[in-house]
Amino acid sequence: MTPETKPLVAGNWKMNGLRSSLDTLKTIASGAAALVGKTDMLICPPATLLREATSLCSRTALRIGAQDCHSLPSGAHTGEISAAMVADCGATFVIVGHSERRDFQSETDAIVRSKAAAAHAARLVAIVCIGETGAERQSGETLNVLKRQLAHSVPDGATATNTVIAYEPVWAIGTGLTPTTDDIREAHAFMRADLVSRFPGNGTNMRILYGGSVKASNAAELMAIVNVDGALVGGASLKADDFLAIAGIYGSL
Ligand SMILES: O=C(CO)COP(=O)(O)O
Repeated sequence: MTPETKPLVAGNWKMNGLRSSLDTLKTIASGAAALVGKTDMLICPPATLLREATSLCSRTALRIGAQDCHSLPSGAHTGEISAAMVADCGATFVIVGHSERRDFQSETDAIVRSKAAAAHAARLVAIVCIGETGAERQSGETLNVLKRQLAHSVPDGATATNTVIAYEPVWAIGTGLTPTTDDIREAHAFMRADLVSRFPGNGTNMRILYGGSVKASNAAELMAIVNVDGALVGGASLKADDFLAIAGIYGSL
């Protein structure tokens, strides 16, 4: 079984986590051992914890990723972190284009695409986030938004190995709301068809995660949807028990 045909359950800690949170990471890493071969597991802690996290997890099945990277390899960009720096920490994944960055840091599709390309150049797996706002859903624009974001945020060099798509409806993040099963099925089928047509040979196996209010209570229903290849989990990844419960459900299906 190739890595990309297994589900990926990823946790995005966002701007949460001090060194004391490394205990949570240790617990998650211990739990990951039971899911080897069933589901891949990833935690993306804040940049301040990256190096310690990769050291702690080096002999475990838990992978570590960053939450963002700059598009350039180095230079006069105070406060920024390059993809090469992320890789140098021992991390293997990086999230790019999260809706919070698109919103608060005004990141465009072009910026997101260049960050994903930088991640690829540094041999990192890029998790490219896309998703419609509540207003876009209300006006029936969801699939058009996904088409545009896929076309302009995913670089040409994307493969099933170096890229993961994360569909996160903006209005579902941190709200307890999720789209209906039918709406998620429609969105994921649409993204799959788009990826297959643009990336023949890779689009079929490129993982498409669902994110937005994923919890242990809805994980089974979400994972049962065709073309949902895992989850990007925010709030519920901050507690080891909650995250392990979600990963256990994905690993059992
Ligand atoms: O934004 C998210 C993950 O990147 C989802 O966050 P929640 O799981 O807290 O809704």
